[in-house]
Amino acid sequence: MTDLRSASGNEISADAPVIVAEDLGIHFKRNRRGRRSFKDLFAGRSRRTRPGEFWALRNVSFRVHPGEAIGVVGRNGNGKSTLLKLVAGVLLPDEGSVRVDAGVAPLIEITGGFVGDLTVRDNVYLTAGLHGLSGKQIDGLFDSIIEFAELEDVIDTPYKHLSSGMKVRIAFAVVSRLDEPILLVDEVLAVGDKAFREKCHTKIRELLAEGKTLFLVSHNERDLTAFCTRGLYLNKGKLVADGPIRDIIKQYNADNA
Ligand SMILES: Nc1ncnc2c1ncn2[C@@H]1O[C@H](COP(=O)(O)OP(=O)(O)OP(=O)(O)O)[C@@H](O)[C@H]1O
Repeated sequence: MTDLRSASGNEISADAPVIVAEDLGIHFKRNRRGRRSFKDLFAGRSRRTRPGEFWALRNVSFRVHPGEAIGVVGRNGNGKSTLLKLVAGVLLPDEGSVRVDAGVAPLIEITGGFVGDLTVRDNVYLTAGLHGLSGKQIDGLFDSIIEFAELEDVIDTPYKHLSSGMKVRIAFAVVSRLDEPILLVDEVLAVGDKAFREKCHTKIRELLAEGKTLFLVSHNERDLTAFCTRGLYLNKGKLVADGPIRDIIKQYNADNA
């Protein structure tokens, strides 16, 4: 639990934050093929040179300590997945910074990290290998991963031929066994069937009991209150509230009643 190391290799105390986001900002360009309105011709230079650009997140700052379980809430398109991708290092910020002082196991997109043309078996080895597990370690975990996912019959099937629920099963089974200190889960659990969701919930509880840090994006209040103690509320790319999860959900519901 205290065996955390910063990027420079120094040991950091259990009390030091594992994630520090400072003034984080990222902008995207809507695909408008550069079309400009007549009004834009009279707007400022930056508006004319960057048609369709918008900030998906801006001025977002927070710190996360080891073992915290954080629920990220907000309406569709308000920046939740983007925030997780920045923490995972899949996206880089245009402004500010995010420092992550521990390994991250991301379950942020159903197909994220998995290669469609490779078989289930090869994807297990690829994903676990990219997270630093040796071939021998993966050999030792392989059966339990397949058993958890209940995908014994499709081990040699290309990943792209699985149903979306099956894709989530294998992704969760692998990612939850990576033993990384930080787990990022983005809505994907909603895709699994009821029995599998319950299995995932039990696994997430186990990981939290081991002291892992959790970031959960969900529109499901029950999941948010079951796992998370703290909430981040994103509204139009701004972090409008950061506090106990029940207060955050109350505020979010009041704003969107
Ligand atoms: N790669 C990208 N290029 C352009 N725009 C993007 C990209 N990724 C996300 N966006 C846009 O950024 C905004 C935030 O998207 P994001 O996926 O973070 O929202 P979200 O809060 O997770 O939504 P949801 O609840 O629907 O999953 C949206 O307007 C989305 O269309």
